[in-house]
Amino acid sequence: MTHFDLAIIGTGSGNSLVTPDFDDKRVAVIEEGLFGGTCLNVGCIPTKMFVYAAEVADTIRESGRYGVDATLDGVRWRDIRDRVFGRIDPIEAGGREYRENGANTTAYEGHAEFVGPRELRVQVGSQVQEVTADQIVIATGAHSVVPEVISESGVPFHTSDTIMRIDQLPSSMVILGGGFIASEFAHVFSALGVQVRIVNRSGRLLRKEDEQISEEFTQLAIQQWDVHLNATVVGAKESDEEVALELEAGEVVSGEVLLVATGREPNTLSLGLEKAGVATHSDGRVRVDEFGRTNVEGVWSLGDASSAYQLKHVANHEARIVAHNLVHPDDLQAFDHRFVPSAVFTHPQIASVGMTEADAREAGVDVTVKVQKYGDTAYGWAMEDTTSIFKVIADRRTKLIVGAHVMGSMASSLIQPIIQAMSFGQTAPEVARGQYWIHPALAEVVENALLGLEFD
Ligand SMILES: Cc1cc2nc3c(=O)[nH]c(=O)nc-3n(C[C@H](O)[C@H](O)[C@H](O)COP(=O)(O)OP(=O)(O)OC[C@H]3O[C@@H](n4cnc5c(N)ncnc54)[C@H](O)[C@@H]3O)c2cc1C
Ligand SMILES: NC(=O)c1ccc[n+]([C@@H]2O[C@H](COP(=O)([O-])OP(=O)(O)OC[C@H]3O[C@@H](n4cnc5c(N)ncnc54)[C@H](O)[C@@H]3O)[C@@H](O)[C@H]2O)c1
Repeated sequence: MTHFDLAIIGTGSGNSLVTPDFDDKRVAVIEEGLFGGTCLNVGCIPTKMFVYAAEVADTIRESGRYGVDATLDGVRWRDIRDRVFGRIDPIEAGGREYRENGANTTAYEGHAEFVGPRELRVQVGSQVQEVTADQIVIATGAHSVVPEVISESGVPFHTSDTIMRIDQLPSSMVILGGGFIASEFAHVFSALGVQVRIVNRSGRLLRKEDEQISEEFTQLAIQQWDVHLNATVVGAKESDEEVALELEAGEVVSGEVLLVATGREPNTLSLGLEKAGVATHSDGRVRVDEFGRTNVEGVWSLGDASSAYQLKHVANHEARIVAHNLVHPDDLQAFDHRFVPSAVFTHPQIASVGMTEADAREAGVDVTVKVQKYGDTAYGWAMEDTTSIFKVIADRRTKLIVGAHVMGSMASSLIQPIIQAMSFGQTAPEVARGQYWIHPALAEVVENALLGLEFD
């Protein structure tokens, strides 16, 4: 049994808890998979590197509308893939080595589970190591959920963990799901020349977004991909080197490859939480208070394992707060989940922060809304844009912005002044007229959206 000041389970955002405050302390870092976790290895970073390549391909295809004739001669999938992982894999290896050789860290490369409140059992290869610690942080992330109709059918399938490493592009791909992961990979693979067929259980893609955004995005998706909505899968078969999904309505949707993107669940089931007495929500997330504390003294949690938001910037924020709280028990800081933004790097890009219009109305906000078309600004003319919108929602009474929802080029960057305004309590007129907006930059879309809000 080895005792530590701190034991961290999971090296995603958990890895950043080893701050200089622990320089003269002993820290156990436990990881059963890849060092750096989901975002680095199989999440945000590789996906966006693929998205960038997809956007280059789309730019070439669409260049004719600007009078520039170009043709896409081909897509070298293995080169695209190897550019991505040629950068990422060495970072993973470096992170592992750094923890293995750290002056104050001991790396355990195996699966951890609790055997008592601050006591862990780590299976490293065939050996079991016992670890105790004054404080333990559960930063175990989440994993893809695969519906039984697929997992029990025996058909081959990919999840986001494996699809980016395939050796060759398939001619066609069926994507099950209509959320973040489905929408991003539909964009990547279709831009690279794969015929994409989406099978989605609900009637709209990205249905948690503002209704207008979700509706308009779904319409654009139908123009780009073969989209099956309100589709329940009742069976799956493999035939003629294709995977075929049988839908309740009798239709069959087939493709060379199946990608399952039906949500992610926290990695808490095989953690022995019951042995430590750590409480969870009904969806499996560890229960934490606003400081990241579980109900068991000295046990903390952060990121996808416990958060209501499965987003890297949230996991990182929570890690910064927990890192502080671990060493400042008398000066605890609280998580700030007031204005959590997100972006979906699909085509067109989507970004959002705050309440949807429906949420705001339901919450009794005296709503004023402006939907600014990119196409009605100078940069939008340059882009020949006809579909992109920047929707901003404010409270007529306080003039504070309560939400923004964007669909179009650079949405994830354009939305940032709104996140800033909401975070610092600036009113819409202050943001619109209290600063210069560079002319004729795309940011004028934001300025015009704010100026279009009507206040009494
Ligand atoms: C395809 C994809 C794309 C994404 N894109 C974005 C994006 O663009 N922007 C964004 O904000 N978010 C994105 N996300 C979400 C983001 O990746 C996660 O929210 C974030 O990585 C969660 O970080 P974490 O530290 O909580 O968990 P993770 O990074 O998942 O780390 C948890 C670690 O714990 C390890 N572990 C689990 N259980 C145990 C155990 N019992 N013992 C030992 N080790 C264990 C795991 O192996 C893992 O390495 C994406 C996710 C996916 C899947
Ligand atoms: N750009 C980003 O920030 C980014 C990118 C990818 C993933 N993520 C994070 O990862 C999370 C997981 O992504 P995701 O796309 O897997 O989940 P999601 O929650 O975004 O979407 C899940 C989709 O699967 C469908 N679904 C669920 N169960 C189903 C079933 N049994 N049969 C058919 N369809 C089913 C849902 O209707 C929904 O369309 C996201 O919610 C997000 O927080 C973030």
